Amino acid sequence: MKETVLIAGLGLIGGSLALNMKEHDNMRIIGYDANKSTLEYCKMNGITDETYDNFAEAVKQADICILAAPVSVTVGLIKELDTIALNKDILVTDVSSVKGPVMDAAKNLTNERISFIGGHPMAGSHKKGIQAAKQHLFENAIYVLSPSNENMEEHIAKLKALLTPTKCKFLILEPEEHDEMTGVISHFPHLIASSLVQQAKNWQQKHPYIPKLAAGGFRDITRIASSNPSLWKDIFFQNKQKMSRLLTDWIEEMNHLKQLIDEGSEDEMQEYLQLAKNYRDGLDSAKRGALYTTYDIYVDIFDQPGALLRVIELLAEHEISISNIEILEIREGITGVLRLSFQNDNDRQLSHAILRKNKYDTVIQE
Ligand SMILES: NC(=O)c1ccc[n+]([C@@H]2O[C@H](COP(=O)([O-])OP(=O)(O)OC[C@H]3O[C@@H](n4cnc5c(N)ncnc54)[C@H](O)[C@@H]3O)[C@@H](O)[C@H]2O)c1
Ligand SMILES: O=C(O)C(=O)C[C@]1(C(=O)O)C=C[C@@H](O)C=C1
Repeated sequence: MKETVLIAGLGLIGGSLALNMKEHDNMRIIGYDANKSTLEYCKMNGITDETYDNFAEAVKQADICILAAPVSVTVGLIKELDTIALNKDILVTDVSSVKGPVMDAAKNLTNERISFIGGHPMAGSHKKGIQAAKQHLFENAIYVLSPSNENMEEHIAKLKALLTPTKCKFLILEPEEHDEMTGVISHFPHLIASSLVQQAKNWQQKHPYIPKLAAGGFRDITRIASSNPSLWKDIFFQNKQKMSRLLTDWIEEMNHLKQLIDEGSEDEMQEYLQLAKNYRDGLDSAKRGALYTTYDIYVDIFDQPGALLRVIELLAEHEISISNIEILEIREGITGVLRLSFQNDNDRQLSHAILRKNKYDTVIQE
């Protein structure tokens, strides 16, 4: 019999998950969203089999429910869930960037028909809404799971099987450690990106040419300042304590840097920059670690129409499949660097040889 999966909140993340759910043959996908045009879009594009504008009605149909609305809305939906008369068991998960308040709400659930496992895919974008949804969004990304109590192995296995089409890598974390880590590596950087943009905007009053000088560096570090303000305001306040602590750390760190500058401590500054560089350069291999086994090559390309396509075509001609492509740096009219990932070393070595033969500068990096 077909199982029914409900996705509540069909934006960037919910929509991307819905596209993955379609890979299951035996799954009916239903959607709930507060935005009528989103529901219409899902219907028109066959993303969901059925849509609902009433959460309770939709939940009653579902065997599995993925809550993918903004964090505070998800907390509200978990509370509402407990008031709904269910006539079958339901496995509920979420995708929220903050886990503490979600798991607190889940622990207060009284309906024994509900099993809750918190979830958070560590992949996304600064874009929002169903139109930004992408099936491949989660490929190779870490997907954090936080079971709401012990002895949930069977439910965890079911959830992992459901998410198999995303090609993500699972990691079980406690909510507290999750929120501290994502605070450091995701939430706080979003705040800093916005503050850098505000700083540039303030200085623009004195120097109107500032935006014209914004080159690769400023654009790289501030891309995420283009994220959805209401979603991120919500994340910051749902993770308020960690954010406040990180702000205190950051202010201290900036005071230290100010002191180095004011006192002309060039050696110390160089060491500071070197240590940061070492850590940053090691991030990709640390990320791969035991969870990731990808085989990468780096290819220099020129920024001209069709440059990326030519590389892909060359490898496709030899039936080599690329598991991931990332444009690491590119400036208009100048060379850029592509990182191509493969499933195995054989494909990587072959690609390296083919591209070299075709006069591409490529480097293999472990
Ligand atoms: N954006 C990212 O990079 C990212 C990555 C991982 C996880 N997340 C988490 O995923 C969740 C959704 O984020 P997103 O980026 O998909 O946002 P989004 O704005 O693209 O989508 C949110 C969706 O929720 C719907 N919604 C809002 N209020 C609702 C309500 N009261 N009832 C029903 N639906 C409602 C909106 O209409 C929209 O379709 C958030 O909890 C966020 O923390 C986001
Ligand atoms: O790539 C981006 O734009 C993101 O912001 C993705 C990102 C992040 O890396 O901070 C954002 C929020 C999440 O909960 C997980 C991932």
